[in-house]
Amino acid sequence: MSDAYIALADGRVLEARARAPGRTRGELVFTTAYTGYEESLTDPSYAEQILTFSYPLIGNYGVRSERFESDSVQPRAAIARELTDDVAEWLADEGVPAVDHVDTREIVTTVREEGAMACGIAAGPDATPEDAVEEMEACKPMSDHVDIGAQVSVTEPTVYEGDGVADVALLDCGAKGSIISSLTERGADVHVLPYDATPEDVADVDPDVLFVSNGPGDPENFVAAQEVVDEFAGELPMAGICLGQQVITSALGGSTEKMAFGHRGVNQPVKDLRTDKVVMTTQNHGYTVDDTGPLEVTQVNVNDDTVEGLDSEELDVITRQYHPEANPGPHDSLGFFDDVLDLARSTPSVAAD
Ligand SMILES: NC(=O)CC[C@H](N)C(=O)O
Repeated sequence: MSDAYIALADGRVLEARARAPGRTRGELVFTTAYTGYEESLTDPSYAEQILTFSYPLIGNYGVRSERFESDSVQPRAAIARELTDDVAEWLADEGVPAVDHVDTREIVTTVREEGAMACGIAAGPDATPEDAVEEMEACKPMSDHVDIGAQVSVTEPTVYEGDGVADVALLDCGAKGSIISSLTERGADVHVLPYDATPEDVADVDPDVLFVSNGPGDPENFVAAQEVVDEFAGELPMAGICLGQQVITSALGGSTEKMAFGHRGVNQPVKDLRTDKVVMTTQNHGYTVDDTGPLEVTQVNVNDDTVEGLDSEELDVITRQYHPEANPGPHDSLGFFDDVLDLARSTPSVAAD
């Protein structure tokens, strides 16, 4: 007999096995990543989502906190064909429901055909299908989570020291730890600021570059971050990853749109239009830039032609839709962080102007 239920917005309820008990709801998405479950499950970009792993066995090399991208599990629940005891126990300890023994091929096919959708989960000895449906019906669309940044951002400025090579002001919209360490490893001092920092807070840091991080939810809801970008456009070099690309583009006069089911995985091919080279990238996003405003498209997704990289020599902006920090995933695009440091070093800082 089943002790877990997954309710989908299309009316179906799937039976599963409870691996970590609880009831919850979220936007149902899938990742095709076959490795990196520790990083994915701690990536703040997954807040308010239920993460399905298409790879059938998750947890086969244990759980090590040094691989974590933040200090808690971020998706609201996890679904896999088979979760090992290590992962199940970790998720149970964190209070995050997890289920397995379900046909994840069916879930992936459904999300591909019908799009990311509301989902409810009920798992544990007393769980009923009705509980899962009740959760699913209470699930809000992602864009209704207007203050999602508050769930994932630092509340106080925090400095991570490198070697004083450059000062980076990083707007923490839900930053992955490896984005910060990719900058400190290259010598930058990273001043992590809350997602709702003001232009004055940024000016106080006197940065060489403004960096807008990855993060969960709808980029149009990151209003304060867009105001900061708008304020410093043309004065301060800027860089962004994923949500950061979306926020910077919107603030500069472009726009974003929601994709049907997004890109989540570690083998998304990206072509650089200047060199014609293709690299494999890690991705985790459900929105995309549709109008690039004043920014030039430098990289595109080989599968669907969506915008992967934007530059502006005039405004000193470089952004990426994918995750060059590669945790998890291929290291092909780590050079992005060298480019960010070059940008920081090439231009006088705001206060020096
Ligand atoms: N990883 C991210 O930064 C995700 C950005 C945004 N929340 C999206 O889904 O598109």
